[in-house]
Amino acid sequence: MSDKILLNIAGVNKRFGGLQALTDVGIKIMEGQIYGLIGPNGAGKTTFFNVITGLYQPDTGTFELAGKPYSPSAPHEVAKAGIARTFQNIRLFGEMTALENVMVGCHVRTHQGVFGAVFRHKAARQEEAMIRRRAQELLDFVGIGEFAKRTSKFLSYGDQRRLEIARALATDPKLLALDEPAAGMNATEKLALRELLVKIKNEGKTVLLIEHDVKLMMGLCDRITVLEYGKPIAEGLPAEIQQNPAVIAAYLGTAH
Ligand SMILES: Nc1ncnc2c1ncn2[C@@H]1O[C@H](COP(=O)(O)OP(=O)(O)OP(=O)(O)O)[C@@H](O)[C@H]1O
Repeated sequence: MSDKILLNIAGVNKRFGGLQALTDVGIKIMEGQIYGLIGPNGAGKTTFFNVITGLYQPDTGTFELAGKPYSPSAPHEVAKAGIARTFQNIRLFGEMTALENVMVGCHVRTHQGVFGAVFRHKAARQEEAMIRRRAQELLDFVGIGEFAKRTSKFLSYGDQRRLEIARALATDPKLLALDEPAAGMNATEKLALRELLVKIKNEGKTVLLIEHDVKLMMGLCDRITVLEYGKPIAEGLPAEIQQNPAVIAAYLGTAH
């Protein structure tokens, strides 16, 4: 882990009509960290995620990635800035193969435009071959290389989640943002996911994740922020978070 700040967000407020969904929320993630965002249902985790990744417009807030201000005004701008994300509900191109899904992610970073693709210039063909190789590498990396040609909707649930991560990695992001990657997974799949996230971290990537499985988060994250009713109530090492009276009260006060 380095001592460089990768993502620095401060003063985010977001209101939906009469509901103040986020109040002065900030986050500081160092390069190479696995950073967790937790909190009871309705705490504002997804809203904050959606703001960071350009899906919701914040009312206020400052946003910096790798020392440069970025504007979370639209998802494609955020992707260009270097943040890739997955969603709570799997969003793959179900009719495409696993390989094709990852190739779509790779295209975010390629140079040949529509003209090149249509006329199949030599450069475009070479780039296509390179993308294919890179996509296969990523499938191998997340552990589903053997299913490259399988239509993605026929993959198991856990493998679809892996495929989403491979597709996000294909954009070569500075930050990988995962929204509840373990949702719906059984214990074996969760264990495998944990191993994959450690592997991603060991490759030098920085990861931000929202997850309901607090036990998984405690064992995995370098630091954690806890939200309750749209406000940050604690930030720190997992061991500190676990002992924090406000966090314990927030969780005991809900169905968790
Ligand atoms: N598009 C929206 N319009 C209006 N209210 C919204 C919208 N999105 C979220 N909210 C409200 O904002 C609050 C925070 O919701 P959010 O989904 O961010 O919480 P969460 O911590 O992600 O919850 P969960 O763990 O259940 O996914 C909730 O009261 C929710 O009803």
